[in-house]
Amino acid sequence: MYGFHPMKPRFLHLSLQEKVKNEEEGKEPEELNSVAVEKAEPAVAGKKRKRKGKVFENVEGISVFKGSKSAKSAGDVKRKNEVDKESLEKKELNRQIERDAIMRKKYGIHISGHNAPSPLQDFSELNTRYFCGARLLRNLAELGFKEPTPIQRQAIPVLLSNRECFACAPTGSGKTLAFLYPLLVKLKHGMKDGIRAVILCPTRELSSQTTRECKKLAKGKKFRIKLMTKGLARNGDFEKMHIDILVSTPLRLQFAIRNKKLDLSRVEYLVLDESDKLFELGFVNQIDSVVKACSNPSIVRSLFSATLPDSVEELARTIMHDAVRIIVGRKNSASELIKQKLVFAGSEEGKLMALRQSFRESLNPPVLIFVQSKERAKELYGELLFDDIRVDVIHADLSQTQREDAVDNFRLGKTWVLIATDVIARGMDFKGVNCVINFDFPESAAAYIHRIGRSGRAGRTGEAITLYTEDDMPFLRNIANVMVASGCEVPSWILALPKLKRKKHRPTRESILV
Ligand SMILES: Nc1ncnc2c1ncn2[C@@H]1O[C@H](COP(=O)(O)OP(=O)(O)OP(=O)(O)O)[C@@H](O)[C@H]1O
Repeated sequence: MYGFHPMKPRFLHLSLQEKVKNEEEGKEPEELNSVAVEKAEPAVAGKKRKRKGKVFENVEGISVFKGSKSAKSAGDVKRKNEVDKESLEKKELNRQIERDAIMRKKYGIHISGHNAPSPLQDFSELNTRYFCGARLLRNLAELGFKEPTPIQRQAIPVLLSNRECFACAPTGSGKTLAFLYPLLVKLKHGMKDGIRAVILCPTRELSSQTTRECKKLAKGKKFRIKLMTKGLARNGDFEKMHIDILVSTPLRLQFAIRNKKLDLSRVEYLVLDESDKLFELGFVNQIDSVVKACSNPSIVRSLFSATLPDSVEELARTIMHDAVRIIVGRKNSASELIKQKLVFAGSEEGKLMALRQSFRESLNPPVLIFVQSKERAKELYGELLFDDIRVDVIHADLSQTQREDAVDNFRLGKTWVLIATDVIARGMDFKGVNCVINFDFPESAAAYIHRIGRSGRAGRTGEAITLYTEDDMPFLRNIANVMVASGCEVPSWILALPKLKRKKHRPTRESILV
């Protein structure tokens, strides 16, 4: 599918630093062996020199060799200095590796890939280590970001070192800044050189949110940051337009590449946000077009998501070279800040009753309710509209403006309860969503993780309630496992349910209308 990059013979020409780091990072046994053999060499050389030193000492007393003494000892001193320097460097490197390992452990960062740069201690290191400039640092401070989150600590230095990466970190843990910030540092300032960075997101809402975040981070810098709207994709005169950073959904970008001859050959950074979604069947063809169009050989690609199945990693490896893999916490797990609950509602009718009951007992807005389809979203909206709740709905049948309004009103607190399909399940950053209700059982563990991840963001706690019926029983264990992995209690009988082969769960459900 993708242009295959043959693997570089990575372990043939490694520097000492690389080798030692590889050892630290737990390479394959054969790789370790080769490193160990090479590492042993300086020690052996040291011994030889010692022996040689002894020989010289013995002959020093014999006058016939006196004439050559000063020349030999000068050479010796030089060699000794070199050995000392090398050993000092090695010691310092080992100390640094130790410090990195301690820090990674502290923040739950797991990495693989050779010679990954040290994690950030704090944002000020962006200046001392990467000369990122005062303006961008000031923007961070103005946005209230005091400390980097774990994914930012590791992914920012990786990308600033021009290394490709795939990164998996919990929902709401600051992945957006982790890919936006290095991109802004690297591009330095606006130019009229064509598009230099592309960010792909699976939905329009997320593209729009990412564009906004990017503009906030780049405040005061003269970057041209553009969101690929439908109008722009259809009518944009890209040859005349100056764009540094383009944010788009894959379909719109593919359309512009094909029909408007959009030139992406100068793109230096390509980010695939929610990458596992983008590698799903519906998108993969579009992603392929974009990846091919971004033909700059020195492009740095990065993949970010809260869920990264092995299959996606394998596929991603075919388009990436020498990538660093960063996992924060446990791979494919829900945020530990969310209190999760499973509630048996018996039947479809029972679900509506359970929902009304829970709203009567306590409604703590903002609340997000996820359903399986746009038809069901409309139905549930019809039901709740006449209850005394400020409710709204968002799904793919609404116009762009209606979708934007629904998101804005929810953000502003005008809407208390937003009913949604999975169109806003990924990436959307609503501040302080108190509760996510899965009115319809999610179609997969990944869908569950992303849906409930609209709550419990940026260090805040949240709650998630998942309603289930008899129809959902076979899929219960899958979700229960995610809950257990993130520290929630689940009745043991659920965990003892038979294991199902992974497949999507979209049962035909009875109408919500009563
Ligand atoms: N260093 C930081 N300190 C405090 N807050 C931060 C920091 N970085 C990001 N945030 C805030 O955390 C929230 C979540 O960030 P973001 O949307 O990037 O999460 P995410 O990891 O991409 O989540 P998702 O997987 O759902 O897409 C945002 O409101 C963002 O402004």
